[in-house]
Amino acid sequence: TASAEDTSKLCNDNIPSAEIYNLYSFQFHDFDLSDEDTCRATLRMFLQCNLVEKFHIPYDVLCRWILSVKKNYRPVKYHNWRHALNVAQTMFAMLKTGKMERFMSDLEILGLLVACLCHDLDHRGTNNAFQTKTESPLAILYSTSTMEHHHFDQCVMILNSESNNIFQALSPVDYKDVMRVVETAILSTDLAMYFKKRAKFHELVENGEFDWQSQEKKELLCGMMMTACDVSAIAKPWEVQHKVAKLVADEFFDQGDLEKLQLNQQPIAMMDREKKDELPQMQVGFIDMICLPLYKVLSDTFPWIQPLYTGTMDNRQRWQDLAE
Ligand SMILES: C=CCCOc1ncc(C(=C)O)cc1-c1nc2c(CC)[n+](C3CN(CC)C3)[nH]c2c(=O)[nH]1
Ligand SMILES: [Zn+2]
Repeated sequence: TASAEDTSKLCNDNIPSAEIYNLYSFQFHDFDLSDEDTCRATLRMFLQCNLVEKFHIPYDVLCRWILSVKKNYRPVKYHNWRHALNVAQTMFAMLKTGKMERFMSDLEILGLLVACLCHDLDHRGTNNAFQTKTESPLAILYSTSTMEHHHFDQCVMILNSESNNIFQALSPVDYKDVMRVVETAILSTDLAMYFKKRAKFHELVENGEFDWQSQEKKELLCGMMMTACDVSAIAKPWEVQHKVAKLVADEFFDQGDLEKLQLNQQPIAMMDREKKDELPQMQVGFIDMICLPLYKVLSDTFPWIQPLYTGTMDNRQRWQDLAE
């Protein structure tokens, strides 16, 4: 976990405002943030939601926990700490600027932020299919949603580490509830889960669901929000999206190389660097199959998150132009 030196340094830092870090914006990016800034920006999000007061989180424990989470991300090209920060910031913007916090309890807000920051912990830059194909220890441990179970496992491990338990002051009931929010949210970032659940979500929206307060409906909504945050780089201004897409592609291509060398298998097109000129068309497919339907149905019910829909539409046009 985090060193005492790093923890005390972050603990004594003054934390710039949310506006300075542009945390309320759906156009946020981390490109010009130092590593220390990413930790301060994370602290700022907790402070803006009053989570330290509401859940009596000792400030030094929160600092140590943030640094421990950051330390447990690997330096892979895309699924690293910066991706986790970006996902958490989109959740923050959806709750605040997108006005979705009014449907959430304080405990759910705490759980969702923690889930976003932890949702890809210890990612190796390879997907579930790769774990299964290589019969990795993780695939033997968890046969479905392999990586997502591992990410949650890592989240629990950090919380159970000395002086890292940001939930230490919660009552046993609240502790159980927040861990359930975190587990469900992290497991819902498996796109296979998104495909399984989105029909039910569309049905609720079509039937004019508005209170979202039953356990089942709330878990469904939180799951959709997690996917919306996880792919939110697709909605960023073109320069940001284009740079991120390169990071994603590079990580995919590294897996493709492993599949060729280690498994002597032909990777899927998305992971085959010999087919990189098909990338724009694949992006249009990804946008049409996953991103637009999700941002459309979410902004139908929560109109203030529409920038995610319009940003994705703008990028679709850019990818389409590159595809021709
Ligand atoms: C096209 C490949 C390289 C760039 O790709 C990207 N760049 C950026 C983002 C983003 C969220 O900004 C997202 C992508 C991106 N992500 C994709 C994912 C989720 C990991 N899938 C799954 C696997 N497929 C079924 C086989 C559905 N296809 C994707 C795709 O085509 N592009
Ligand atoms: Zn992710």
